[in-house]
Amino acid sequence: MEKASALSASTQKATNLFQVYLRLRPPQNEAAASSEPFLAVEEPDDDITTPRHITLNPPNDRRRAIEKFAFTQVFEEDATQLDIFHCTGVANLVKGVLAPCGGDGTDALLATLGVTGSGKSHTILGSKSQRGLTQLALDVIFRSIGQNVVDCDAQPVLEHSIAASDPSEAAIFQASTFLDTVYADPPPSFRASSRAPTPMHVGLPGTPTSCLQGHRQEHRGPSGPGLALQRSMNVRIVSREDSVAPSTPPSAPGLGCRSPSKCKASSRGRRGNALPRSIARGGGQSPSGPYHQQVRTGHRVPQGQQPVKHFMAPTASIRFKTGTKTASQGDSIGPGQTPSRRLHRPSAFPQQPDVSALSMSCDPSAEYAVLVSMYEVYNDRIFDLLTPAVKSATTKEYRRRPLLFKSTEASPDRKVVAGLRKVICGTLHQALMVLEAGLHERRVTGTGSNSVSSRSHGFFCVEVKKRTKGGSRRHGAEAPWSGSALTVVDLAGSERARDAKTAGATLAEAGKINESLMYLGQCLQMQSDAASKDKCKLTELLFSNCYPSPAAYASGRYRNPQKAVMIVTADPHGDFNATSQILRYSALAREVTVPRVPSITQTILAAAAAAALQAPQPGSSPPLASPTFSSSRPFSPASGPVRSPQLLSSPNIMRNTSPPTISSSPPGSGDMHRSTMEAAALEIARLSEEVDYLRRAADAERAAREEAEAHLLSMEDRMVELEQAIREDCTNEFERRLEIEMARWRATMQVEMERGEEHWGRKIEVFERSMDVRQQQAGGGCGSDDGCWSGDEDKENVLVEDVNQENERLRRENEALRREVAGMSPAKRMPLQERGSDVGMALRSKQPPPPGETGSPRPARKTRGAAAGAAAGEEDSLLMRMEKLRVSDAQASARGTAAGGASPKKVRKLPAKRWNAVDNDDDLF
Ligand SMILES: Nc1ncnc2c1ncn2[C@@H]1O[C@H](COP(=O)(O)OP(=O)(O)OP(=O)(O)O)[C@@H](O)[C@H]1O
Repeated sequence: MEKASALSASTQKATNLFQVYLRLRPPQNEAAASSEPFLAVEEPDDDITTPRHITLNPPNDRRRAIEKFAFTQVFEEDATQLDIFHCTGVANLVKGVLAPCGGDGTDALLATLGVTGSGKSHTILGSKSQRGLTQLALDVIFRSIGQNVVDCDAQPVLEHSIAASDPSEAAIFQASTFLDTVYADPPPSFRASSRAPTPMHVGLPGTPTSCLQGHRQEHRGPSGPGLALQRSMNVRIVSREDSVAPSTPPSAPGLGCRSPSKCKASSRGRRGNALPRSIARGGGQSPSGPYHQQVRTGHRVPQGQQPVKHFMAPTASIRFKTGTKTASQGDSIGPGQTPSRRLHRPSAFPQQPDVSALSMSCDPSAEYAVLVSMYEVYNDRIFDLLTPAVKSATTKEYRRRPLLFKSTEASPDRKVVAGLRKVICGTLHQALMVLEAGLHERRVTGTGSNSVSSRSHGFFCVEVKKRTKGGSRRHGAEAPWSGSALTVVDLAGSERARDAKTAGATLAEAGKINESLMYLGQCLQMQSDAASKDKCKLTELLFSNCYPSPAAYASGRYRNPQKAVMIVTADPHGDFNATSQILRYSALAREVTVPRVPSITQTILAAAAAAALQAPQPGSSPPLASPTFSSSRPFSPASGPVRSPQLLSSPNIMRNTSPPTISSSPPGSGDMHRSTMEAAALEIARLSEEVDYLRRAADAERAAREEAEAHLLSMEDRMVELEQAIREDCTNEFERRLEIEMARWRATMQVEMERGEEHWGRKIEVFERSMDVRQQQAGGGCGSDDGCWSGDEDKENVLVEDVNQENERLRRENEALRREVAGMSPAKRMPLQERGSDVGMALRSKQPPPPGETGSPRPARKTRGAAAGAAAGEEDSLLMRMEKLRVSDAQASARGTAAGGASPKKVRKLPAKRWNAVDNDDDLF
């Protein structure tokens, strides 16, 4: 193999935002322990004491390139949690956050990255018996702050001042209040112990192993079959799985647990509840091999007995939350049901490793408040882990509202996750309880690669706020809160669909996880390129505040750049392809060495040379020199060197592409046979290398296709979610508008009804009054004075009205008659005049004589001519006709009354007395 050029510290970028450490995990089981690891730690150089380089050897295909990676430090399989804590400088991160020398402090980020099942959660969150870096960091924080921590229980006003100073529009709670809503008190017999974020090894039912014994102790010795065997015996058996209260502590006699309930409920609920799909269905080959299959499926359970349920089987609440996955299993919770959210209070947390000896100093002039918040990035959206899901009005499902990562009014210069729930913790125990509650909400599921695989990127934030003590006394006002935060990130693991045996929603999740990790890898490789950070939510969250924004400079609110530590975890016996991909993303430097592979040509030529040496012939050419291929140059069908797209994609690559130097001599001119053989051999070699090239290209294409398919699936899933959200919004909007319209309609209806009632009220009133009038008319009197008065008045009104109408009618008749009279010829008038002369005379005789005249008509009047006589006659005739009409009208009304067809009004309207009175009225005419 060609000598690899050395990786030196100078190859690291000066501008690295992250210190990148590599931790190798011990083999999971005996089979893994006996296999050849594909990762080898390089011995450290003389001048440094810790290993920094690792070599990636392709396991099967020895013609693949050998890659070498450089990290800040490499931790071997036997490294303990405490080793990692000390050597990765977590204590320094905490110190920066506490800012013992004053000032705002420095934000810190501690993250784990790796293939699924490689030990990220184990490193950062610990196990049932071992604390992770998060718990250790929290311990150091609370120890260092000591008495300077504020007591919000004693001074509730502090809660308001902290809330007022928070720039992220957060909902701030005291720990005691928050924990009371989350945890139920355990029954007296219940003794839940600490959580177990990563699953312990699970053994067979009946194996007499104590929970506590079952935990693998941290070891420093080399790993090997013996260790693996010992580990495989470390089992944790649980009879029931659900750690969600209320539930009685399960009894598991004979299972060997000192406290079965401890085993059950102490585990990290969510992580301890998912089950591989195949296993949940009661079958399927466990990818971890027959050992795990036996364990998980309970094959050794005697027939007729219920197999002991795996403690990672989904709980009711988990099934509900991961509805997509479990829907196919037909046992998801119905939409109407409410998952119980009350957890059992863990009674104890792991105490190891102990960091009591380590304590940072804090700012003695300051008082501190510690705020804990948790969220996850799932399918590129941010969800609060401390805020309960709310029931959707339309789908009746419990859903969380995604939060935004944005600049707020109070934080224009840097982005924050807005609207989180934050809990003020006064003690380490409270902070651990909050952590426990948040982890319970995190999305995990069982895959072929990890039975409790994180399906989201988990963020755990510890904000350390501080302010000068007694500020109010000195300045008359409260000193403002400032501070920094330590963010611990447990990234979801990358996985290959084929290995993880995922499908449907879980595959889509994996696609999204892989995609976000790919972007993260790009950002890690281009650490100084601020522009590349906005590719996805994860990179935004991790990198946005690494670079001070122009707004921060402008406002003068410049903060120290965040310090970041990335711990890459890798399983040397795990998935080669996924691991190499992660190492390429994360390593500080990388070197690729193309191995020399003895080709067919070489083999043939070597054989020919050997034969020539053994049997030299006189006159023949000198024997062929031994071929010295200094490099097996990758073949390109066109020309020039082969460049694998995968290899070229990394800017950190340091490739050995030196051209080959083939120093073999041409075959002897006289030996045609050898020449032909050589030509054939060269052709075979060329073809073989071409095949190699094509195989690599096909591999790359396949990987790209898988990635694209996963991306497509995740997009489809996103679309479905979006569609659902939009439908929900539309329905809500529709319901809101409908409600408004209904309210408007009801108001209008009310008004109309009131109007109608009023109208009918009036009608009834009129009707009643008219009925009263009639009754009074019929009765001819009344009992009371008032009644008589109003009755008389009504009667009078009616009569006046009737008379007016009658007058009107008569006027019209009169007019008609006048017109008739005016239109008559003198010939026609005569008979009428004659006929009515007597009546006319009688009427005229009633009129008073003109002044100065006697009662008898003077003879002079008679002689005034025919015109005057005719006029008088006409008048008489008119009067007669009117009299006739009056009579006929009276007869008609009498007839109408007799027949019952005339209105009672008319009967009443034409009393003879009134008519007679009108008769004498000259004005009527
Ligand atoms: N260094 C270690 N020592 C002992 N056990 C380990 C170690 N690292 C991992 N394990 C065990 O391996 C299993 C898987 O580890 P873990 O859950 O931490 O993986 P992960 O990388 O977080 O996976 P995922 O990304 O799928 O969540 C767990 O049972 C864990 O206890």
